[in-house]
Amino acid sequence: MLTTNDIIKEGHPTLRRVADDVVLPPTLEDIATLDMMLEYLQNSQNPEISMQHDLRPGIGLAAPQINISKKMIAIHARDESGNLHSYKLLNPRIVSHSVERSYLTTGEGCLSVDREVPGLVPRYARVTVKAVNTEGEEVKLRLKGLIAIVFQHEIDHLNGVMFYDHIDQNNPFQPIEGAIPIE
Ligand SMILES: O=C(O)C[C@@H](Cc1ccccc1)[C@H](O)SCc1ccccc1
Ligand code: NI
Repeated sequence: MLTTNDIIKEGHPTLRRVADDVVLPPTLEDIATLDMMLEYLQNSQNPEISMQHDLRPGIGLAAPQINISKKMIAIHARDESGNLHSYKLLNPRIVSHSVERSYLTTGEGCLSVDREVPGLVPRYARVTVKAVNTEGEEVKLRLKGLIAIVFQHEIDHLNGVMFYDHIDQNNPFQPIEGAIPIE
C-alpha cells in the first residue's frame, strides 16, 4: 500500500514537469498504479488505517506526486450533498469551463507541500472534463463546487502547476471578483 512517505514533496523536479499522456490501452502496471492511488485516498480517510499508518488525509492524488510522470489521477471525495465521487482517470483534461470562478474559503493544501500556504486560490466554478477510465471508455464529466476544485487541483499537477502558483502574492486574500465562495 502507498503511504505518505511515497509522496514526493515540493522541490522534487517531477512536480514541475508536464506529465506524459498514458498510451492507451493502459498497461496492467498503469491500472495497478491507479488502484494504489485510489486505495491511498480511501485509507487516508479511514480513521483506523490512517492512524495506524500515519497517513495524511487526501481527497485527490496525481501520479506525479508518487514520482510517476504520467497523466493519471485518482479522486475520492464527497460533494456538498454528501455524494461520493470516486474516480481513477487517464489523460484527464478540461475541455470547457465557466467564466465564473470559485474558491475554497479555507484556501488549499497539498499532500506534496508540508507547510501552510495561506491565500485564496481562484478556480473555475464549473468545468467539463474528458478522460478515459480504466475500462478504456471515454468519460465526460460536468463538475461544479468542491469536486470541480479537486479536479482542477489534480489536473494542475499533471501540468507541473502547484496550487500556490494561483495565489496573488501581493495580496493573498484579495477578494476574487464575482467568485463563488465554497466553505
Ligand atoms: O495534494 C493533492 O493533490 C491532494 C489534495 C487535493 C486538494 C487540496 C485542496 C483542495 C482541493 C483538493 C489533498 O486532498 S489536500 C488535503 C485535503 C483533505 C480534505 C479536503 C481538502 C484537502
Ligand atoms: Ni496537490
